[in-house]
Amino acid sequence: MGAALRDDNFGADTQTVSFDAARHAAAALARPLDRSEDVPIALAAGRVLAAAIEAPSALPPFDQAAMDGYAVCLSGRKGVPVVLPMGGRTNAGDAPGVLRPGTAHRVMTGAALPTGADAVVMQEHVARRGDLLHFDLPIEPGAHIRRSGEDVVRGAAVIEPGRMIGWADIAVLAALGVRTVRVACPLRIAVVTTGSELRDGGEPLPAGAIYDSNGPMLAALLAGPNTHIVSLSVRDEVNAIADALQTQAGAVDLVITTAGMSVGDADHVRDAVGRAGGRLDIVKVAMKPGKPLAFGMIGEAYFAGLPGNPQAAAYGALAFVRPMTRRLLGQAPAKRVTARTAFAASRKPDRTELLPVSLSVEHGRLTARRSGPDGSHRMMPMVSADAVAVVPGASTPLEAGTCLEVLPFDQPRLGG
Ligand SMILES: Nc1nc2c(c(=O)[nH]1)N[C@H]1C(S)=C(S)[C@@H](COP(=O)(O)OP(=O)(O)OC[C@H]3O[C@@H](n4cnc5c(N)ncnc54)[C@H](O)[C@@H]3O)O[C@H]1N2
Ligand code: MOO
Repeated sequence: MGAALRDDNFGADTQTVSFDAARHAAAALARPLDRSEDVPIALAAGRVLAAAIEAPSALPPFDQAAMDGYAVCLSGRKGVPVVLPMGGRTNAGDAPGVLRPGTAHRVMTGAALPTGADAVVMQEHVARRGDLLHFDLPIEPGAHIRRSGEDVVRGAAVIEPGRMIGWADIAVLAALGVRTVRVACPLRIAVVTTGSELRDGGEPLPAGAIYDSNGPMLAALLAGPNTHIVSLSVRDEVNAIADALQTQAGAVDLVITTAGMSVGDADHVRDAVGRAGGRLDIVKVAMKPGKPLAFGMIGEAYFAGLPGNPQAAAYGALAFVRPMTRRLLGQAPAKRVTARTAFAASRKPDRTELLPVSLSVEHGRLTARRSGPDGSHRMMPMVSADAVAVVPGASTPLEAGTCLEVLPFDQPRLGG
């Protein structure tokens, strides 16, 4: 008889690495792809900037009136109430006028400040009597003037490479007259589900077969402006899987498989990676769910082999594949999100547990509540969750009120 069988198969073994070590290894494996393209700014939202943008001009581009009112010249005098005649006008869009000494110059918000003016008075503080303007308040030098360059200095780096472009970035780019930006090319990803039991929706289901849910799930989890995803499904046959891996590895940047990772008779993905000429850097991770998880390279393509159970596949994608895709695109790692647990849980010293949680703000703090019963084959706990909580291994149970890292299902921007 060999070694005693363990029901969870999580005993110490030299191939198994810790969750944290596997995360580091996945991030270290991925190198930025450095493939970029120019896109019009209208299509740039959500793309990752590939080259720094230096401001071609200042913002505001010239000194401007910040209010509808009157530009005046105090020239060192105390800004006491005064009476001045009207002397000219500059509307927004006009070339700057000239303030004639001893007059007030009508200006509209956004108008170029007339030459010689050093303050703008809101029209609410001016009474117009005939041709004369009565200024009823002390006037502050520099009041209501937007200075050229106070928002953006010409030549300044306004957006750093690696940043995901958002609507605010597009506003600045548009204001600067920038029409196109250089962004990282979308990652080409192949999602290959393996399993002779799998059928696509709409196909008849013979006894024992199931519909493929991992394929559509991962395609949706990874979908976005920075990815082009192809999906295919392969039966549990080692050469068929190896062929698919080899073909896809020649065509995409990242090949992801699901299932066929464990110890069953029909689990062929690791062998297939070898037959496709690939290598695996990590073959098992001390985590639940998702222990039978591997990653490495097949030719020039990165490879991630996720387990078949839907929660194991999803959390493997959140914990390992998403950080890899960020790095391949040249992004910084996502900011760590933490939440206070509103639940207690048992745990084991030698593995990290990933638990689906719903997030809410309670008493001013992000709080994680357990979602659904145990079982990585279940999908409904993910439907009612917003994130997965990372529960580190320990010999003591997890207490309610513990602060834990959570991996949000939808990535918040948070500066990344
Ligand atoms: N004797 C052992 N059995 C198992 C172990 C173990 O350590 N010893 N580990 C268990 C764990 S944990 C997991 S996770 C699974 C992982 O197995 P595989 O990656 O080999 O996946 P399969 O066995 O092929 O499938 C598992 C499960 O998932 C369903 N599945 C697969 N693909 C899809 C898909 N595209 N859409 C929906 N559902 C899918 C599949 O039908 C199975 O029910 O192994 C345990 N067993
Ligand atoms: O732990 Mo497996 O990874 O349940 O699904």
